[in-house]
Amino acid sequence: MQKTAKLALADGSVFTGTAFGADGEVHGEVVFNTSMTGYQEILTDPSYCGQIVTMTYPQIGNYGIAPEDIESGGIALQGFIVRELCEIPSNYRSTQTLDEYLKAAGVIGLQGIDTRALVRKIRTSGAMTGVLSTVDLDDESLVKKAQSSPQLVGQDLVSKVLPAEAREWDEGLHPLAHSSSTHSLSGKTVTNMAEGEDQAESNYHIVAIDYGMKWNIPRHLKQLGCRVTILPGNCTAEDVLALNPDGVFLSNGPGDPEPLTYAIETIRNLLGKVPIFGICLGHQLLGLACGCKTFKLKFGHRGANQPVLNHDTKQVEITSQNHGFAIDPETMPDDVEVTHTNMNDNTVAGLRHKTHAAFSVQYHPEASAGPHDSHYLFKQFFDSICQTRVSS
Ligand SMILES: NC(=O)CC[C@H](N)C(=O)O
Repeated sequence: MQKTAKLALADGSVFTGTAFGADGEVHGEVVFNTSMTGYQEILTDPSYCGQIVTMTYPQIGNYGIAPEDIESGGIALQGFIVRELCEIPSNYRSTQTLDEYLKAAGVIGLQGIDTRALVRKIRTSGAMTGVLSTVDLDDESLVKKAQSSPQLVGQDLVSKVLPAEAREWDEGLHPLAHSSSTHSLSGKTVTNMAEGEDQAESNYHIVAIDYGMKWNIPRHLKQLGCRVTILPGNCTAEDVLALNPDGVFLSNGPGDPEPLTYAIETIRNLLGKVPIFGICLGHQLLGLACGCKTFKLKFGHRGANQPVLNHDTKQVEITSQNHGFAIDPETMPDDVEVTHTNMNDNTVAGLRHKTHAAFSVQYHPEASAGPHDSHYLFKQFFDSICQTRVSS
């Protein structure tokens, strides 16, 4: 039997649809993702902690759930909204349906609402808090709860998703990621060097600081032929330097970067001592450690086709993104420069320190899911590690 679920927003609107996944009630910031595929990677990306995610693509669940496609140990997002849930997936790799997956994970799903109307609301008014419920179906009560639920700004959400302890990472890219590295363009075979070729085993050691890291990132780092050690996001610079790393990676992660003073302090104490590469939250934290400020975007960038201009090559990369905050270019000190710009709204999409080996991007070069245009950034990090070793 079909069960009703409701989403209420802080602006007073209520969307009524059908429940799937688990029963219950959650609150969070309501955001949307425009990717046509990759719902499993989105569900397991810890950066969505504290958020209720709506997919704009109208049918979700059509290729089921494949265990190899998870990006972390579980689902950190609060709730999941789709226009139409596909109940009969077609995929030889699938082991269960999206509905079964969310039920087992205790995550509430809502389907059958006008997701276009919801997205237009968020685009017009900005991201807002909401309540998703299968247990309280009283509109007035739900709206009150949505209005009194906490804002994302100012919260430390990293502490909810960071790993409990350090560990070594040994897994490289999945064979399917390799097979897509060579493709035919107008009859001509094109190979993305950064993903098509494995580096030979090196004796370089990368420490990846995990603020809620997607697993395709350490897979890429491992593919460079490096030893990869993961440290929890609350580690100190002393913890990192005690491992004598050749490079430090700063991961993605959820929420507002500014309250994460412990992480900013660690990065500040590493700058200039070891090459640094940051992605998404890692980019924002590197910017903050260099003296920049961040601000909250109106509704964020979440999707797999965000165009980014690379200032060095003058080429546009199509990128995968998931962020609600950005670096304020007005606050950028003289020793930091912008390397990439988001072409949709001209926000900062990449930065580099002018004197220290440290750079970062606001988007996701590891893709998963998304285009592979930016894989070269892992190679760029590897090159900066090699150069630093040679010159020291
Ligand atoms: N994917 C991420 O690392 C997200 C970064 C940050 N939490 C933001 O929303 O801007």
